Amino acid sequence: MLDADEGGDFRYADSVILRLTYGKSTLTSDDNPKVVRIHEVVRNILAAMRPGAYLVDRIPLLKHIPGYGRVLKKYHKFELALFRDQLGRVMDDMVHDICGSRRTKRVLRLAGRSSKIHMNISCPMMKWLTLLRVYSTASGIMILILAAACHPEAQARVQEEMDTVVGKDRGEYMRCTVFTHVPDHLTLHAFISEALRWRPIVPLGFAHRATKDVIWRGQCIPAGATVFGCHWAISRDAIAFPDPETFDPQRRLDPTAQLRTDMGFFTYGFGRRTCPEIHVANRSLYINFALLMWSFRIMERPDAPIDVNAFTDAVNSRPAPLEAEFVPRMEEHKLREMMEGM
Ligand code: HEM
Repeated sequence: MLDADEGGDFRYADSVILRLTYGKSTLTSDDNPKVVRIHEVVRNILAAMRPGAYLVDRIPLLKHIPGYGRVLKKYHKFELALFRDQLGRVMDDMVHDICGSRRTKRVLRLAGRSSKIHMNISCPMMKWLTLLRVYSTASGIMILILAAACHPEAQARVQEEMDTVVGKDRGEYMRCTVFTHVPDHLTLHAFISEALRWRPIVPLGFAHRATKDVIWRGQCIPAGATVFGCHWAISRDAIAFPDPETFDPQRRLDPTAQLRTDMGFFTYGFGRRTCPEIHVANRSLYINFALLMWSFRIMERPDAPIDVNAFTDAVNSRPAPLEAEFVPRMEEHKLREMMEGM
């Protein structure tokens, strides 16, 4: 059973992002109080960010009514406490000269006044610490598993390529190949790009605000208006992606089997506010899926059909819990040995 709320894919994403952001990660179990707090923060943010979740989204005047938004303020207080804890830890590491997250230390040093940042978490430089992003990566991994289970022919093509490029007995080779041999894994890339188009991780996109009046095709978008670049609508553009409901990784390849460069990739947004961690996130998805494809055949279970339309209703959407069979592609003991050596 794969359930992003309960399962290890979140633990993996937690661990990668928190290590990058705060240095060491103590997150090993769902019983860990910190994990529970993080999951609660993410649940709150996801609920609050859903467009139209609060009447104030439509009637901004409401924000001036005393007491309105009490729940949101409670959420915010809770998340600030968590961020402060984590940043405090990085600062302690800095004081004691312990190796930790170089990025967070750099941000704190650049700011040159750590204690103020500590108090002023809304500082734009700290935005990238947001934990919601942990879950984008976990959602991406779930979408790739769903796509593989429901499209066995496409999965078989990826594995055929894996076997040609990597071979089944070369676990140690996998570690370096996934990052360095991109041109050799075109089918894999095509699969990932198509899966993220077919089921976008952030279907509505994130909210932007017009800073001045913008005239767009004769329409005025007034200053202050909230604008969404809807990823779902883009993904269903039949001119850019003919027969858009069909999952077809081959559309990503040109007649010479090279990756097409003329196809939009909108998963990480666009323009000035495009995801600053696109490289981390993309590599995370890529290395995870490559290892999964190399190790297992992922199969839909006949007694547990997967509903490809069952997704959570959140700004950052992910498949509903699903059951799939992970059949090792080599003898299990050999697979374990190779994985342990990685
Ligand atoms: C598969 C994983 C991810 C996806 C699909 C994703 C997607 C996005 C999207 C769609 C945006 C909004 C772009 C726009 O407004 O047009 C965004 C912004 C952002 N992302 Fe990611 N992201 C992912 C992973 C991450 C990770 C791992 C981090 C941090 C460690 C991160 C940090 C951020 C930040 C800080 C912004 C805000 C940028 C700004 O407003 O200037 N993202 N991301």
